Amino acid sequence: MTDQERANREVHDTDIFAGDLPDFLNRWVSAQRWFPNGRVPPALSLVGQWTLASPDPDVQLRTLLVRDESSRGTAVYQVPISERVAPAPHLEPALIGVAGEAAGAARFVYDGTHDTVWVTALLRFIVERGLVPEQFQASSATIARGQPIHAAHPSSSLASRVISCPVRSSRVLTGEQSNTSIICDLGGGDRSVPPVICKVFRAIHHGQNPDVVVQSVLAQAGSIYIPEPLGAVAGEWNDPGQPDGRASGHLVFVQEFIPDVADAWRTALLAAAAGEDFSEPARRLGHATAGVHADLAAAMPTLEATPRVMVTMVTAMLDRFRQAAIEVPSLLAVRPEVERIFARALTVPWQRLQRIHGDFHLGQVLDVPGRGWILLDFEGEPLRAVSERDQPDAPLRDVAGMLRSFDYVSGTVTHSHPHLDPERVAAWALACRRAFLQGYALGSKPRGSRQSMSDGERESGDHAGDNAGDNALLTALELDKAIYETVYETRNRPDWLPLPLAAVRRITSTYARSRNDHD
Ligand SMILES: Nc1ncnc2c1ncn2[C@@H]1O[C@H](COP(=O)(O)OP(=O)(O)O)[C@@H](O)[C@H]1O
Ligand SMILES: O=P(O)(O)O[C@H]1O[C@H](CO)[C@@H](O[C@H]2O[C@H](CO)[C@@H](O)[C@H](O)[C@H]2O)[C@H](O)[C@H]1O
Repeated sequence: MTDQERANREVHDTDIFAGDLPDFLNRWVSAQRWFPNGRVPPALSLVGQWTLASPDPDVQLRTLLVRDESSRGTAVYQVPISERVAPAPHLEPALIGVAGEAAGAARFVYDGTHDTVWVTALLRFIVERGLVPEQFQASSATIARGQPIHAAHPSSSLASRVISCPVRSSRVLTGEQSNTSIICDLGGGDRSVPPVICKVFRAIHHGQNPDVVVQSVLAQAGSIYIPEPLGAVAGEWNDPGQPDGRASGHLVFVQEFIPDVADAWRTALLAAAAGEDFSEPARRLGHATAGVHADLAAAMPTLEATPRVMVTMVTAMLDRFRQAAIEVPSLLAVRPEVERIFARALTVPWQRLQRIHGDFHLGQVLDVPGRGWILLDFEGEPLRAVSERDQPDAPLRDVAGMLRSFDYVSGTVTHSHPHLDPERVAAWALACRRAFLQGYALGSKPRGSRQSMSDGERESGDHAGDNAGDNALLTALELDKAIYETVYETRNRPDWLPLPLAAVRRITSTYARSRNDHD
């Protein structure tokens, strides 16, 4: 019998989750940041579960898949559990509840993401291609598969190097909302094995996770612009909402964790406040963005931007604007200009559509000393339907996202440092914008004629970025992103709403002025 088979059998024999789920689980879930219906106590039902082989006979490891029957939503949530026969004082803050006390066989149930034993077993499951087959009861017809991701050179890939490495320590990152991320230090201080970050998806969905798919493709293309992926867990579970009653999707993603580097949102804020020029990193970032786009266009399906495709995309932008105006009524004041700017995008040629980052901003990129820019989190915009996120899109959407982010830096710094001259801060952002566009244009040249940044930096003038800067599609995409941001801020950070609203007004009034000049 394999370790995995033994784990499955033991969990089945002593299943404290076999009947109704215990109340303490409902209470605990309702208090978690990733659970949306915070105030209403959920009525969780078990959809399924997958087990991990535990190295310790007194610890059982499983992950519950639960659905909240009290809400109309159909979301399924993952709850990794570490179940112990004795209390573990070091896990006290992660205690979910105690079961079976009355029967004299107490089980201490902990949040598995906080237990290094669960994390160790998870990594092993992935690198050893673990498989949890359908088992123990019909209602838990859940399948989980460990899938190592191999980069261009499988023998040196992270999954191969991690295979014999112990987990020295693990800790859960705080501050996130939708996933739980665990950082693990591996090996005996061996520097060839970096720490890894395990992203446990809390709300799981039918369909492949864009972050896993895109980063796997980039790793296989040998991209230097992403953390090295280690692997994923893919699953299948019962879902009455699907035509065949089954859903499948990613449950966990693990990749190299790059320690001690602040994301570019923080470094850019500091630079802008100090009046330090940021155009050199911005130019390199544009170049890196173009490199990622080139790899994605070569490795994943692309779509010609026919008039029909263009109209569909512009119609979607108009729909988003109309929806946004319901939540942010002040947008209605600029409706005619918004409609014209979107319509004007149809008058220029577009590049082929392709896979892109999808939610590109300074908080998603790290400038790593000695390595350069690294892009994170290819999951796409959180407010966008998951089914839309894996469709080919305009690569300029990522460019627009980053340009909006430079503007956010300027707006934030102006607001938080009232003594600074707003025009100087705006000039800082404009320099970033120009440099980013130059780097992007330089990196987008066809292979062969594409220059390295050092060549490019010496040679490139403003012209490289100006084409993109004038592009009617880029303006439309910046406006589309600013409109998205008005909704995002209204829902999440209402104090920030003036920032994207000001951008919407600026983009529309600049357009209106330029029309008047031409008339
Ligand atoms: N591979 C990585 N290396 C270094 N930092 C990372 C890595 N992946 C994510 N981060 C950082 O960890 C934090 C959490 O990331 P993530 O799990 O993607 O959650 P979220 O979707 O909430 O941003 C972010 O601040 C991000 O910058
Ligand atoms: O949570 P995600 O990182 O996936 O992205 C969402 O949240 C972002 C805010 O953290 C939001 O980005 C907006 O604010 C940023 C500054 O905090 C700014 O750099 C971006 O330009 C601005 O869009 C992002 O839009 C949203 O999807």
